[in-house]
Parts: sequence; structure tokens; C-alpha cells
Amino acid sequence: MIDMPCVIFAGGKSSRMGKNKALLPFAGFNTLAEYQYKRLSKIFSNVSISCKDKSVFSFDANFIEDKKVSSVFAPTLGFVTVFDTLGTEKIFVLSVDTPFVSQREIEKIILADNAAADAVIAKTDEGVQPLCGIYSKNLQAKFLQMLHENNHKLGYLLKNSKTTYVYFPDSKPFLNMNHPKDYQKALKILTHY
Ligand SMILES: Nc1nc2c(ncn2[C@@H]2O[C@H](COP(=O)(O)OP(=O)(O)OP(=O)(O)O)[C@@H](O)[C@H]2O)c(=O)[nH]1
Ligand SMILES: [Mg+2]
Repeated sequence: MIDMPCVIFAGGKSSRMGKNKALLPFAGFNTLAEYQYKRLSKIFSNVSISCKDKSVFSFDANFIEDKKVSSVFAPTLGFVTVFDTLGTEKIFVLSVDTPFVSQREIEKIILADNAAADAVIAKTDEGVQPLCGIYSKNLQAKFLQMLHENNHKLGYLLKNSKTTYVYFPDSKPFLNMNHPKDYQKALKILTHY
């Protein structure tokens, strides 16, 4: 088991999906959030779900609700709340909508962790995967500043921080469900498992 706390980000608007993607049925589970929580709990000893409102979920988990200080919808608010709540040096984050990031990818990222890095982030030929990797609490001041400035570009933060990128030649595990067609594609992949 990996000691570093894992946080699943699941507090977005799902505007492109048209309905809360964390609540879509997935792989025999009532919701994608529950699927992610259960499978990641076999890899990490401590898993939390960063969200806006835990009452939408009908399973037990460690939920961390975004601070109500802001009406912002962006992972930045999740990061600020999570670092304040968990008080740990480093967290492993994964977006709720990437169900195919497996133990293999996670372990490669954990292995690349190093004392000099404030972030260790997956990268594929399609680009940086900011919600798959390790973030250090050292970045909390920057997250607070981003909130303050209403700038929520994680790519910008990573470019201007001590970031180690971990390259994956195969981008398939990083399939990200933004639109209904991505969900359909993921369901199709499941049937071939
Ligand atoms: N805790 C928390 N998570 C968020 C917030 N905004 C986005 N996320 C999560 O960050 C991840 C990446 O965001 P997107 O893929 O853009 O998801 P989204 O923002 O729900 O979808 P769109 O509205 O279509 O952009 C998703 O897993 C979201 O649930 C937020 O305000 N708080
Ligand atoms: Mg979004």
C-alpha cells in the first residue's frame, strides 16, 4: 500500500458532460466516484474525495468539501481545502473522470517523486495531465494566490514551479471523460477488459 494520501477530485460542474460525471454508473458500481474510491483504496491506505457537497454521494468515504468562501468551480479551491484539511506534505491527486489510470502508472509517478520537486506530474504526447500526480503543500501559497487572482490554470502553475514530469508513451490510460462520447468510449473499453 502507498502511504501518501490519495485525493480524488470530483467537485466540478461537468458542464460538457451535461450531468454530474462523478455520479455516472461505472463498471458495476452505482457511480464512477464509488468505483474510483474502491479501486484506489486497494492501492493507497488513505483515500479522500474532494467535492462540493458530499450529500450527492450515497456511499461512505472520506469526503472533503470545498470551503464555502468562494463560488469558484476549479480544482484550485479543492487543493486549498485539501491541504488545509489533511495537513500532509504531499498528496497524490487523480481526477474522478480518469478510471483507467492503473497501479502501474501510479507507481511510476510515485517512484519519480523526489525531494527537489513540488509536483510530479504525468505527461503524454497529448500533453500534461495536471490531475494525475503528486502535489506538495509547498504550493499552497501559489494556490491561494491563484484563487485570489481568479487564475485557475494548473498548467501555468506547474510551468512556474519545481515540477518533475513523468512521460508515458501510451496515452490510453489517461482517457478523460469530458463529453458524453468519452463516457461511451470508456464503457466500450470496459467490455473488452
Ligand atoms: N473539488 C473540486 N473539484 C473540481 C472543481 N472543479 C473541477 N473539479 C474536478 O477537477 C477535475 C477536472 O475538471 P474537468 O475535467 O474540467 O471537470 P469539470 O470541471 O467537472 O467539467 P467541465 O465543467 O466540463 O469543465 C474533475 O474531476 C472535476 O470534478 C471544484 O471546484 N472543486
Ligand atoms: Mg472543468
